[in-house]
Amino acid sequence: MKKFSVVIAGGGSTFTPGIVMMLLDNQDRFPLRKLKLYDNDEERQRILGEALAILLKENAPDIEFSFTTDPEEAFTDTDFCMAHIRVGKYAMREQDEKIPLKYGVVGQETCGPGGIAYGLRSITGMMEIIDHMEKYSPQCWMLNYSNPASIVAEACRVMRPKAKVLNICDMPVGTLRRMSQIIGKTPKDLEVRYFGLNHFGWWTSVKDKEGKEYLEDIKAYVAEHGYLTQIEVDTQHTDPSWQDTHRKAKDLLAVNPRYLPNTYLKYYLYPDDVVAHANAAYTRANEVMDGREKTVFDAAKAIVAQGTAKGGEFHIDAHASFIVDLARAIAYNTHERMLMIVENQGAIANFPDDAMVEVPCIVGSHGVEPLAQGKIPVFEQTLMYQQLMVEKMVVEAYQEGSYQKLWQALTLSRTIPSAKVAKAILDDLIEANRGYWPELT
Ligand SMILES: NC(=O)c1ccc[n+]([C@@H]2O[C@H](COP(=O)([O-])OP(=O)(O)OC[C@H]3O[C@@H](n4cnc5c(N)ncnc54)[C@H](O)[C@@H]3O)[C@@H](O)[C@H]2O)c1
Ligand SMILES: O=P(O)(O)OC[C@H]1O[C@H](O[C@H]2[C@H](O)[C@@H](O)[C@@H](O)O[C@@H]2CO)[C@H](O)[C@@H](O)[C@@H]1O
Ligand SMILES: [Mn+2]
Repeated sequence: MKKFSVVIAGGGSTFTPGIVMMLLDNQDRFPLRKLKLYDNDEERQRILGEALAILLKENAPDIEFSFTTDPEEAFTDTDFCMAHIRVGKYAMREQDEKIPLKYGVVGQETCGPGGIAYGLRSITGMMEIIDHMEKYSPQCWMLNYSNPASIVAEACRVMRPKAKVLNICDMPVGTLRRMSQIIGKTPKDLEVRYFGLNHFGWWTSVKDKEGKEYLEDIKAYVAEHGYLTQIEVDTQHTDPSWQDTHRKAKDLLAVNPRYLPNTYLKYYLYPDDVVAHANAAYTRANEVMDGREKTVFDAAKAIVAQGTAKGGEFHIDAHASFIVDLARAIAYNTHERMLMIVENQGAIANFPDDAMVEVPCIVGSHGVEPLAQGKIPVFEQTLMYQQLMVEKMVVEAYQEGSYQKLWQALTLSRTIPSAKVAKAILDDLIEANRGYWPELT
């Protein structure tokens, strides 16, 4: 069986140890000969790299492991790049979340003005690593879940249309775990129909392999409990803010009882509730800096100090398991059926062909084939179209260095009440993102 070479771009990510543990747990399905970490922050990555070197030496000594900040070393002789970079890291996520809240507007990682600010930073970082990949390993596939996936995907479509980049999100994967628990199934038992933009979509069908439809059963549960489940399926989501988000699905269903909602719709349909419940002094970025980031880096330091990963605190990140399914689909032409962020091209019949949409796809060695989802109702279509234009105008503003276009993109967002508020937030974000954003005139 062929063995693969993988580079993880964003090696200093809080998700890196969980993904590496998941890769080790799947060596029978996706064997590795080489695993490299690549990051542009040497010090941050080294902390995780040294711990993972011990873990791999003890558990998979045959895999050649290294970590580097040198793009040539990182991207030469690679079959897959698993990318999860965060340009500006948590310090900038905190700004993305707190600046809008100063104006009574949703402050969020990937949605609203925070997501737009993050998107303008991410485009530069993503184009950089795509160019490195194409220069040193032209046959390499990038499995990207660097956010904000919708703006990153649109930037890839416009700026690197030929690049072998697959954009993915694990929110639907996580929610499907919740749905399967609600109906007493496992996620692999279920086949869904879904349409939307990334972090802005709906399930229209959830069937088992015998063809039994569970949409109404799940709706009946969600109408009472949202996506909160008896047994928490996501170790990442025990924090109160995520519990609130899963509970809010109840209200999302109330306003559109036709389909099951993606949790992220709450930022667009109930922005007032989100702001009312927000703590502008302590946002999700703070929770993660005090939680996941601290836990992961403390665990790494402990492994290095003890000289062994045995009994260490690195855990498999279930959310990343679909990355192996995706890599296998490309490597072995498995025709796996997965939600991907792809160019519409008619998959949603009454939505623009050049929109980057999130729909079920068949994935094989050639790439991704979206499955037709038919026509969508006018409520969802109109909401999506407005959000699509925001995302497209952000990428255009990046390319043109246009202040005016970025102001219009913010004004168009459902999360911002007026052009006046949009401009105030924009001027603050420009200051905070000096050195990250292109010059705007
Ligand atoms: N698509 C999804 O559903 C999904 C799920 C979880 C996380 N994510 C995304 O994964 C990414 C990582 O999340 P995290 O919380 O671990 O972030 P993190 O800040 O802990 O790690 C990100 C790493 O990327 C590095 N980096 C930044 N710019 C870079 C560049 N230009 N080149 C190389 N490395 C660079 C940073 O130095 C840092 O080490 C984020 O974009 C996050 O939004 C996406
Ligand atoms: O607030 P964070 O940093 O914990 O999470 C932000 C990300 O949330 C989603 O990913 C979840 C995923 O939905 C869940 O199943 C589990 O795997 O944890 C992930 C991280 O919390 C979302 O899809 C990402 O785009 C966000 O970056
Ligand atoms: Mn996501």
